[in-house]
This record gives sequence, structure tokens and C-alpha cells, in this order.
Amino acid sequence: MLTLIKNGYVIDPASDREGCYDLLLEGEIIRAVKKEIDSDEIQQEADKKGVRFTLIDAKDKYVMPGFIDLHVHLREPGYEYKETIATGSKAAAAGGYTTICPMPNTKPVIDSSDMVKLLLKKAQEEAVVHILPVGSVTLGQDGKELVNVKKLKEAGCVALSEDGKSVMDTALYAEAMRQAANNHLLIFAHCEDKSLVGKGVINQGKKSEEFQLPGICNAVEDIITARDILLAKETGATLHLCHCSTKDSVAMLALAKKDGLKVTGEVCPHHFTLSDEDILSADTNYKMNPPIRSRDDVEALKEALRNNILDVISTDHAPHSEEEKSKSFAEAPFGIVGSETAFALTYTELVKQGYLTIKQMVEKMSSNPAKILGIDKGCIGEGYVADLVIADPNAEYTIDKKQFFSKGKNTPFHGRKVTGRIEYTFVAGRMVYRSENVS
Ligand SMILES: NC(=O)N[C@@H](CC(=O)O)C(=O)O
Ligand SMILES: [Zn+2]
Repeated sequence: MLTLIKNGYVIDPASDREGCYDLLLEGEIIRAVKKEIDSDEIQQEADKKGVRFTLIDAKDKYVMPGFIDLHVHLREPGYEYKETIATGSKAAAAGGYTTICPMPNTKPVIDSSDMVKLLLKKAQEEAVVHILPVGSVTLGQDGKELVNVKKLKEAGCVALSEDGKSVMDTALYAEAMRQAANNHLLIFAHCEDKSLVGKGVINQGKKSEEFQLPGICNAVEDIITARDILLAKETGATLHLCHCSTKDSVAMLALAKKDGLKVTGEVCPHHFTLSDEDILSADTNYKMNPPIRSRDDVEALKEALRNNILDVISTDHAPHSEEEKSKSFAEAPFGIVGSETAFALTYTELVKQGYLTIKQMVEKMSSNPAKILGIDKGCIGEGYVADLVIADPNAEYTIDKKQFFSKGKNTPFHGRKVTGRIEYTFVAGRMVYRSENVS
């Protein structure tokens, strides 16, 4: 199979390439990146070889390395009514993602090599994007007994995370970090002080008062962020801070980087797009963990993205059923979907608003996650696997949750006007997504 993508505006921070190029894909691989590739010649070659030839006109479109999402919830096994590997990976592909890291808070939890193998086997059969599993830190995410770190690594995990919870036993977490470091596994840290959060469900402040709901103060996140950075320093672990939402968590990340520690951080589109002032009613589509914070926090997050303190934009795609989300704000589960809105929100809120250059956006959505994972992705170079995304930066439209591939429709962004549409996604040279809007 030969695919020629012509006249696209290529943005590839890894090779420092930005400009108009033609790309030739052969089978799974990027065969050539050149200023001009003759389509007639490729057509003739395809005829001669008897293989299919696809020509894509990418004029005025962005051609980027496929996005890599370090934080998704696929819900399989155990919660297939919320999402499956098939639907979650299709949603990812529709969002321009070619590699995703599913979190282990499934039922059962991904806490053994058998579970990792099961997940990878299912992914092999049903996922349309690459799946790199994250294992839990403790058995059953019970916070008591460590997983077999070496076995999880051998089975194919890229990181350990207790996402959805924190390991509150500091000594146990330190041991987990030591073993992770010895086995070259990353730690993805969900920072939440379980004893301090209490029954909190919304950012503590005007909104928690207005809706008379228990609040979540910034210290809930900041205390564990500080602890985890100090533990990483002590143990030599490579730490990645999940879904940073507060001003002080990014200040501590900056300090840790200055200190030369192996610490990186991610932020999710909802945390830089919305502040708690945007929560006009106790709508459960605004309930997620960590919560939407104050305007001050949002500004600090944007500034940290701009000056590259925050390395990654991830989605924390957290689908739930409509029934679950129609409970009261206090009772509904935390989480919103994000795979299918992340690019448009990032492009609209950060690139168009001048916070990030397009190159920085691609760094944070593709090349930096690849670097953190230590994988040969996030790059448009000859000989690399053809994981690519093509987007129209001028398309203006309204987000419509009914069009999501995800089973989860729990988004606060339904009806929001955005700019930037994913048109095609290629995984290992195969077109896994094509927008209906492409003629
Ligand atoms: N983010 C959320 O609000 N929820 C996540 C868990 C998590 O990422 O903390 C979930 O699994 O639903
Ligand atoms: Zn989390």
C-alpha cells in the first residue's frame, strides 16, 4: 500500500521540521519526506507492484506526528457499559491520537502480569491505536501490598499509577518508586490527599458555597505533589505528575526541574479552558478529579504551558454512563470524556490565543509524551512508523457529543464553538479515522 500526502504543512518538533512537504507512506513506514514527490510516479509504481495507491491533498492542513495520550480510561475489563477498548480507541483515533496509555482502575485492576497480557491481547484484537498499559502500584489499588513491579514491566507496562487514588502510605510509595526506578518504569502520580479531601466534590470557594457542596481545596493536590517530588528525589524514580490543576503544583514542578530532578507534568484541556466561574449550575459534566479550579490557577497553568514547565497535554478521558452522571452532583462519579475534544480545545484556547506556538502544541501532544515514554514515536522522519494526524486548522464548528465515538457523552463542552478539526488519523500507515467532513 502506498499513500501520498501532498502539500501539507508539516510540524515535527523532533526533527525541527516545519513547512510544506510531501509525505510518502509505504506499508507501515514513512518512506519519504520531501519538498516534492511526483504523484504520477508513485501511481505508476503502485500499478506495477499491484498495490493500492491513496492520494491525499493536504493543502492548508497541518500534518503532525500522531498524538500520544498519557492518560485515558478505557474501562475494560469490568466497566464495558462505560467504554470498551474498541470504542475508547476509536474515540482516540477520532481525536488524532495514535498511542494511548490506559490507566489500571478497571475491574479487576491491572495489577498482575496476567491482567496486562489480557489487556494487550484484547488491544491487539480490537484497538485501532497503539495501547501502552499502565499498571497499578498496589494490588487491587487497595494501598496495602505492592504489585510485582518486575513482572509488570516484563509483561509490557510502561508506567505504574494508582490513578483515581493516591498511595497514602508514604513508606510503601517510596518502596514502589525504588522498585520502579530499578525496573525502568515511570511513576504516573495522581496527587490527592485522601484524608484531606473528605467528601469534597467541587473546587473549594464561591461555587462550593453557592451550590452548598463540600469543597476540594488546592492543598489536597499540593501536599501530595510536594511529597511525591521529594520521594522521587529520594528514590531516583522518574515521576510524571498527572492532571496538574493548581498554581502551586506547577510552581513545585518548576522548582523540581530547576533542581535537576526527573519530574514532568501534564495538564488536561478542561483545566486550562474552564475556571470554576464557568460552572453555572451543579451540572455533573463539571464534576471531575481534580476539579476545575479558580481563574488564578487557570492563568498559572497556561503560563506553565507557555514556558514549558508543563510538558504534556493529556486528556484524562474518563467516560461514565448517562445514568451515573444523572445522579446528584455529590453522588455522580468524577470524570469527563476528552479524547475527541482535546485538539480543538487546545488549538482554540492556547494556539489561537497566542499562549502556545503550533510547534509547542505538537511537542506537548506528541513528541514530549514520546520522550517521556522513551519510545520511537512522535516524529515524522523517514523510516519511522507512520503514525500521523492531519488536521484542518481553519474549520470552525460546534462540539456535538452525539457525534462522539466514545460511549461516554459526559462533557461540559457540548455546544461549544471551536476551531480545528481532525481530518485523518493514520496508525502504522493504516487510515484508522477519516472525518465525515472530508470530501
Ligand atoms: N479524573 C476523574 O475524574 N476520574 C477518573 C480517575 C482519575 O483520573 O483520577 C476516572 O477513572 O473516572
Ligand atoms: Zn487521576
